[in-house]
Amino acid sequence: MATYRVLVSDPISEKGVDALRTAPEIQVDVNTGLKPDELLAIIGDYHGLVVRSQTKVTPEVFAAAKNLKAIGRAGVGVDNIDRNAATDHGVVVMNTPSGNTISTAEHAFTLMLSLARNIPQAHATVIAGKWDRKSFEGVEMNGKRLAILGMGRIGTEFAKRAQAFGMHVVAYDPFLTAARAQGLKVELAETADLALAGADVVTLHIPLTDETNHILNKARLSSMNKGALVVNCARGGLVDEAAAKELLDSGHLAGIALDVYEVEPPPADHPLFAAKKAVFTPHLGASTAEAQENVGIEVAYQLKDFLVSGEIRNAVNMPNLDAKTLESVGPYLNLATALGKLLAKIGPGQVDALRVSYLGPVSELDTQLVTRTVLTGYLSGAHHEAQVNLVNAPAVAKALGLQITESTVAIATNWTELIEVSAVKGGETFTVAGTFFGNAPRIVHILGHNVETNTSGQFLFVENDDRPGVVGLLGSSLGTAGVNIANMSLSRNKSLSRAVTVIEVDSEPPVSLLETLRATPGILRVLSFGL
Ligand SMILES: NC(=O)c1ccc[n+]([C@@H]2O[C@H](COP(=O)([O-])OP(=O)(O)OC[C@H]3O[C@@H](n4cnc5c(N)ncnc54)[C@H](O)[C@@H]3O)[C@@H](O)[C@H]2O)c1
Ligand SMILES: O=C(O)CC[C@@H](O)C(=O)O
Repeated sequence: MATYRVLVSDPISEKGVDALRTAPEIQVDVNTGLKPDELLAIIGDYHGLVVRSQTKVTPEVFAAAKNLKAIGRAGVGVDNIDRNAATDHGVVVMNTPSGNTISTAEHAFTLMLSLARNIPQAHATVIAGKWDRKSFEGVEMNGKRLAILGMGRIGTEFAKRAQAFGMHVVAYDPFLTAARAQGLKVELAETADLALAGADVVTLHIPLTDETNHILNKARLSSMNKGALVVNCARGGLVDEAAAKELLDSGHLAGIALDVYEVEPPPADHPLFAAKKAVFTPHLGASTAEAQENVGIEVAYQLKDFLVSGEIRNAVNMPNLDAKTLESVGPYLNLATALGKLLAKIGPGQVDALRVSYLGPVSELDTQLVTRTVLTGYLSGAHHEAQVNLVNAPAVAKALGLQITESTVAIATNWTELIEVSAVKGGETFTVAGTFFGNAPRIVHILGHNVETNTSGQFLFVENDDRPGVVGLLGSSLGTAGVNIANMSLSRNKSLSRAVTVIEVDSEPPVSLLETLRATPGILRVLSFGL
């Protein structure tokens, strides 16, 4: 019986679809070429969505996608998916970053060589019955200065091929270190401007963002050598097409090769199509049998593993949680959820900040993920309207103005290890903490009291003046109401003359009992909640 429905809305390899179909928990529908309103009409039925670049996953789609948990992008660029909307709606977005690297590097390299040797133009004349050996004199790539913007996966592969062709490679990438540049035998440019000045060829391998939009603008293109060639197999919008046209017309640029366009598909009368020395392909970088099989299979397994077992690989809007990490942090995540929920139940409302401290061996884990889990527990425990999950918890907290801080201490003094969660409000701190007894997670501290209780179940929390008779009253009242006590933890704070009782009960106490207890002199606070 399928539990999750997955829509494949762009063509992916048959092997990818088959990989999804092998999971009995998943029902797959392949429905490609949907118009935006057709997608809106059906997306509410699906828990998973698989796309390439054609499907535009807009905020409207997310608003209609009430059951959507994850989107798998069979490819690298996720610019067809509104990431902010995905995060706000708690939807994990995963891509398949490496499956099409080689194919795309090879395509970009092919574009460069075709451009240098006028391959498409020469081909057209031969098949038109002409034998023109004069019009198509090319240029060698050997010895030319090549600027690569973006030395990630594809840029690096391009560089290796260019070196084999005897090109001098200058690379700019904000994350390229001098040591790595040296290892790759490329000249490291400190800025894009420095990489481009005096270059004979430029190739782009960067994502399209607000910052990189029109990164190849008129000034940078003009700083290249006269006769320079431009290759873009990354994303349209990186090249200012109007500026490129101007510089091609003036003769400063010799040629341009594009696989991607500011608008896709580009209009038939695109101004650059008139350029004499140019090569255009319709976004074919990843279109090889190998790349499509790689990304199709990868995306299928990633989506399946997420839906069925909660593993998160290659997510672009949250930390990853692979099977190994899931195994090591799993028990801590349960404790973290309980602590977050508990603090939301017993702490004050409208707090300014949440502090999570990890003491002992737990401090060596991927605490980022555990903190997200605490926050998710806290926000869901506080009954926020938004459906809070690991993906959107930080965004929900930010919108609420709730500050999150995290600290780690290698050695815990009173416990082997401890997770402490504190809510801070107006300078006052409200803390709960938990640890493990063997493999069992336990809550060991509540608002200044040392207790010992379970992390899940139904609880009655009572704060009272420290005087005789209260425990007896609680026991007899619960007994009379037919509520069985599973566990009871008492803690007194002598200096405050206060006591706290945490009772784990087998069923929810009736409201009338809670009201009676609240009206009892000496009983200061009574809360009933589930964790
Ligand atoms: N044409 C196609 O079919 C096709 C196929 C695959 C990928 N792509 C596109 O190629 C691009 C690169 O893919 P990748 O797998 O190499 O990604 P990647 O993440 O491995 O590399 C991108 C690199 O760009 C760098 N970068 C970011 N901003 C920069 C800036 N302002 N200047 C210089 N460098 C900057 C990053 O630091 C990173 O190293 C992406 O936009 C992707 O969508 C296109
Ligand atoms: O799906 C495609 O063919 C395009 C993929 C490519 O643009 C990517 O970013 O991975």
